[in-house]
Amino acid sequence: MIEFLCRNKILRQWLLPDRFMCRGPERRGLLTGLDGSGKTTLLYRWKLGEVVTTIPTMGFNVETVGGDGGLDLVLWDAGGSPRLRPLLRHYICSTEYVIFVHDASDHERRDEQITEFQAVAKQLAEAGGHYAWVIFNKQDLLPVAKRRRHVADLMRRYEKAAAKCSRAITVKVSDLPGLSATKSSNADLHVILEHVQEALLHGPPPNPVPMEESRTAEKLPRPDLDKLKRQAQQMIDADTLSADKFWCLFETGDLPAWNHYSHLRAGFFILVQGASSDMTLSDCAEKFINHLDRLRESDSDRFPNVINRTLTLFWLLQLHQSAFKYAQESRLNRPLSRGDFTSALLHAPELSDSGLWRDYFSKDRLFSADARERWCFSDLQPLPPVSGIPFTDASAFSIHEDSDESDRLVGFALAVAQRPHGDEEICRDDTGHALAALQSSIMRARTIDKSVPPFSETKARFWIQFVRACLAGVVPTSVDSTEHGTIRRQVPDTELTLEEFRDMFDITGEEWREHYSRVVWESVAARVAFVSPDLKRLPHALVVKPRISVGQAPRVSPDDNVEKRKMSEESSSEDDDATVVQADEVEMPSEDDLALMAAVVIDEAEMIALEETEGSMVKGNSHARMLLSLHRIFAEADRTAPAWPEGAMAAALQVPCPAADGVTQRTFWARQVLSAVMSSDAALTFEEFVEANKALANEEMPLGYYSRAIWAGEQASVRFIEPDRKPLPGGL
Ligand SMILES: Nc1nc2c(ncn2[C@@H]2O[C@H](COP(=O)(O)OP(=O)(O)OP(=O)(O)O)[C@@H](O)[C@H]2O)c(=O)[nH]1
Ligand SMILES: [Mg+2]
Repeated sequence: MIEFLCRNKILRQWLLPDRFMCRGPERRGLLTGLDGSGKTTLLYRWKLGEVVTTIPTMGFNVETVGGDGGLDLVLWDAGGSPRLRPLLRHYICSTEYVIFVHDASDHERRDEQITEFQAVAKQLAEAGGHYAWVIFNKQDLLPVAKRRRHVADLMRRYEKAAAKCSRAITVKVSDLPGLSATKSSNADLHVILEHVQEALLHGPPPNPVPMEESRTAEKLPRPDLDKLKRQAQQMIDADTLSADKFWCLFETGDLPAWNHYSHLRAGFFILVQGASSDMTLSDCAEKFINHLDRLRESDSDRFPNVINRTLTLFWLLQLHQSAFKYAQESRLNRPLSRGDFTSALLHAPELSDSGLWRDYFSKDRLFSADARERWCFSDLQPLPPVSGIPFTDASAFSIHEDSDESDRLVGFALAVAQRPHGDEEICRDDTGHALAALQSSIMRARTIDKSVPPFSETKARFWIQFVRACLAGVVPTSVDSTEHGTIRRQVPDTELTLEEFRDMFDITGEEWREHYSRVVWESVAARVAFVSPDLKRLPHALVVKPRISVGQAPRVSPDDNVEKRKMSEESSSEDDDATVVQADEVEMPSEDDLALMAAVVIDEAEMIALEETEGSMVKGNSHARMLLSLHRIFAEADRTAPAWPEGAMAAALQVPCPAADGVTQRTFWARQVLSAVMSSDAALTFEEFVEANKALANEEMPLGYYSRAIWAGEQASVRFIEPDRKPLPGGL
């Protein structure tokens, strides 16, 4: 999983921590505890007074709670999953207090929770925080008779653990009987906040010690900037190789000198090259490392250094950030190229200090076996955030801090909808992963720029659904059945850019207004969990049904598709959920079933014929009656007449259909019967005709051609709509 995170550009951006957390005088605290202990549920009980549906938090939620005349508490709710826990320390540096949520019902992880608490308390003390509360949640899941004893036991264990914590922090183990984020009353839950407020009001003022200051012992004095600038200039002056020559010699391992400067230059070039093929930073690092490995194998005297993944990525990150700053401050409106290396270096002369890593990593950390093997986070101060893509056109990046909200969300949804579905695991849970990545990315963006709107599960899901609905008609899809159900795979080479997509479907970003009122759309409840639309149901994603293989899915013009989208919105499916509506499975009847259906049609046709001769025609319509009428029209028409078959077709279109009746339905059945008539012997009786074309007796036949939503939609009744599943038979 961690690999997935590291390879995920959006998530990785978030994973690389930023400095924001070390700023600001806010009295902020951290809600922490293992995954699933109920932090997010608690946060929103405090914020909204309601139990919300949560998903595991991948980044952070942050809310101001507690108001009501008391202190405003800015609470950060950090995801507690194992892979996210190591990141906490980057964010704890300006935290004044921690509320540690222990899941009292999780007996298996009791000790793990206590150990985690100790680690958090230690970090809090190092960061200059003052208070840690421990609260025992989910007590409603404990047997009532054992509750008190169990909680008392937990309290004892925590008090023992707290005794070992630094004296710099006060640990308060709270005895709140029966505490439950889902069941306790608002007033009971509020007591926790009151305790925190009181302690903060009467306790020492906020005085967070930035992490780097708390570890100064490990730091060495830094060279001054002028000296570094001179150093950078000297390196540049000594360099006589053109960009092409340098690259060529780097590739062959024949560089005259392999020193810090050549490392920087090669790294910069790799970033430039990587950007043109949309590589992530870790991809670039991997490429760099592989190449250095090859060089070392061929000439270990010349390239003696053992590979250190963390160090390589650290330098690429520094280069990337410096280049970004250079591009921004020099107002370059173009992607960076190799030729920009020297200017970027002079702009960020600190890069010429080969010991720059000492500001971020302790020696022990950076040269550990772990850090050589895989990426390790810095232990002295957070690394700079990846805040821009200076080597490439920023608009190509789907999540960009400057883009407006709908751009960001539509771009995100498009990426999700178009994601190649090679990996079954991702297929099964693609929206979950993607939402988590989006949430993290937005949280990161918000720590830098508060004007970025917060993550909203409803908005994200709405746009995914909307984009899928748009794409379903124009993008050919193959569908495979696996033990986990149906997997839709988009046929390759159909990727639309955001711009093309917007143009094709005329997306304004305001489409949500048809479905949601602003109050609901912008509500906090809609942020934390999906909220159904209050105005109009969501568009359905029309999915090619499993039986149709790749290439059979008809390409539909954008206009048609917009039409289909409208229709599917109007369809009357009961499904109100935001999840993609799967193709309605239409099982083709067996031969026996078809024979039975045919027999029923034939029987009924005989009855109709009898009624006609007796003049006792019964009112109403039926499938048999429709087939009989259509057969008569086509069978009795003169096939040699110049008007054939248009004249007969015009008459056939007057025949009403029994269930859904409209232009599409009438055309469909007329064309089916016409096609069958034309491929059968003209002399057949209706009975023989039905026997020879039993499929026509199946009233569900249209669903082999049309999605149910389209077939039953309002638009289909007013004009003919081409099928979205497979083409109609020829014949006209
Ligand atoms: N019965 C019961 N369920 C609870 C309680 N608190 C939370 N839950 C449920 O536990 C699950 C996890 O809750 P979250 O609030 O998402 O947990 P979290 O600590 O934020 O988890 P991460 O974000 O993964 O760290 C959800 O299904 C909640 O509804 C509680 O007091 N009692
Ligand atoms: Mg959570």
